[in-house]
Amino acid sequence: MEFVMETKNINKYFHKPKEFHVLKNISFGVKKGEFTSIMGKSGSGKSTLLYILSTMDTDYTGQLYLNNDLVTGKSQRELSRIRNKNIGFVFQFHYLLSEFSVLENVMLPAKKLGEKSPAEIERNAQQKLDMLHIGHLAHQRASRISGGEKQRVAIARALINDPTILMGDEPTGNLDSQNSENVFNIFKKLKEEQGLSLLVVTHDEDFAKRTDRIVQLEDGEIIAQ
Ligand SMILES: Nc1ncnc2c1ncn2[C@@H]1O[C@H](COP(=O)(O)OP(=O)(O)OP(=O)(O)O)[C@@H](O)[C@H]1O
Repeated sequence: MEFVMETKNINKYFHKPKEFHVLKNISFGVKKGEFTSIMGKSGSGKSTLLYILSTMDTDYTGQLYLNNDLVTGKSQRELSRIRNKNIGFVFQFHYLLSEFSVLENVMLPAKKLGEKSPAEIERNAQQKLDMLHIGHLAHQRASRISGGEKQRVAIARALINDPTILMGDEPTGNLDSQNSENVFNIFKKLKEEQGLSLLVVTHDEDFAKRTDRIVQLEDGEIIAQ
């Protein structure tokens, strides 16, 4: 089976304030074009897991594969490149640079990757914004747009390098129900029309129920998927 992301027996411990086994034998995969949600009570290990899956945290045992490539053990420099190229990330908070324009914010990860010309990056960024129906905001300062619009800009930014997987940590956590619905519909459309794989940590049961699959975490263990 083709997995865009797969883990084998991931275990993680925190050593302070005391020894704590936070993730226990986590093995699962996300297939191409699959929309998966991760649910679990506060403290069950969701953010810790997502941090590992997004290659930011390397302090664990077990294996992480992205596009069938073993990622575990690679250098920080390699990881930074793999992350930038393959993973789009949407957080609860948008983390836009408020003094920059919407378009500049979206362009940033592509500039960092440095594979395309500035003109091409700008075209792609405008296209992502158009796709999310916020193309008219391209030259607005990021501080001047609404919360729902900011989250859509953050999604455009996450998509700029055409990642194989989009990961979200409570991407609708700060939004009202209408904007949450918009974000869900955007994710669904990306899956259906572009075959994008999505992995989203959420507390929102209505959101999770409408995804393809729910991975349930309890005390650092997958109890159902
Ligand atoms: N840096 C750390 N050092 C020690 N313990 C930690 C650290 N980070 C998290 N923990 C503990 O690990 C457990 C899992 O935390 P994590 O943030 O992954 O949970 P979560 O499921 O994402 O919770 P929430 O839904 O509240 O965000 C919690 O008991 C937390 O207190």
